[in-house]
Amino acid sequence: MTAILNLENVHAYYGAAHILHGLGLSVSAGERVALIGRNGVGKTTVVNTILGLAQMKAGAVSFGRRQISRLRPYMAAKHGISVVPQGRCIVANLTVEENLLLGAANGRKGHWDVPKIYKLFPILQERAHTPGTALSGGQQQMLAVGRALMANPDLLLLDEPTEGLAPVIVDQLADIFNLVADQGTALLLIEQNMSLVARVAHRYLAMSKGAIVARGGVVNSREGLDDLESHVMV
Ligand SMILES: Nc1ncnc2c1ncn2[C@@H]1O[C@H](COP(=O)(O)OP(=O)(O)OP(=O)(O)O)[C@@H](O)[C@H]1O
Repeated sequence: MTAILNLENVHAYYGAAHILHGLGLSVSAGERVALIGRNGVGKTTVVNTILGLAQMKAGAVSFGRRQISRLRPYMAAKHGISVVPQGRCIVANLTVEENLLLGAANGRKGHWDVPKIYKLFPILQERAHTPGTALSGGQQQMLAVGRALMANPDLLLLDEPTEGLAPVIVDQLADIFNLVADQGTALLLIEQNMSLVARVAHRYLAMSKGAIVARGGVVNSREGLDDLESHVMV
């Protein structure tokens, strides 16, 4: 399989704080990869480095055939990378529909448009003209996923997308992530809920102290879950 995302020997910083220590990873076209590890090991910093939000002082990031080591964050969608950020980042003074349209602003043409997102999440159509931040937590997460899909990405970065959500919403999102991946979009899923990881990802990368320390296939069984959980236990 061809790697679409490749990070090699990445050293990333916030100011003087050295967070990623020679991290390497790759994701192939259409692949479903989970990035797991305890709180604070640097998972979000991987996303921030890909998006050009953390300072990379050594190493390389490429997407497709393009070096994106000096990516401007607003250019990511144009290159085919979308993010569902931790905490959702719904824009408060925009309606649900305006938040969705924001996702398409720098994006590409493709399968996803507003009617298709409404078909995926009918509640967003019902609340189309409501301020985005007036939605419940689960609905806001649907909006964040819908907004990311509006850019028609080749790679979707999901940063703890089920944090704080009720199990019924987590189940619904798992089905949606699988559907999106079935249509060919690669997923890099950062997640603390290992049952969700087991339902969605085919492969995992485990982080500790700013580097990848273990990797393997994901098996959706009791033993598979124990293996995944061993990498996130405090
Ligand atoms: N803007 C920042 N400035 C300085 N340090 C930061 C900043 N953001 C995060 N850090 C630090 O970088 C380290 C890695 O944080 P990061 O958010 O990447 O971890 P994480 O694995 O995603 O954890 P979590 O699961 O808690 O989100 C932590 O020690 C954190 O305190």
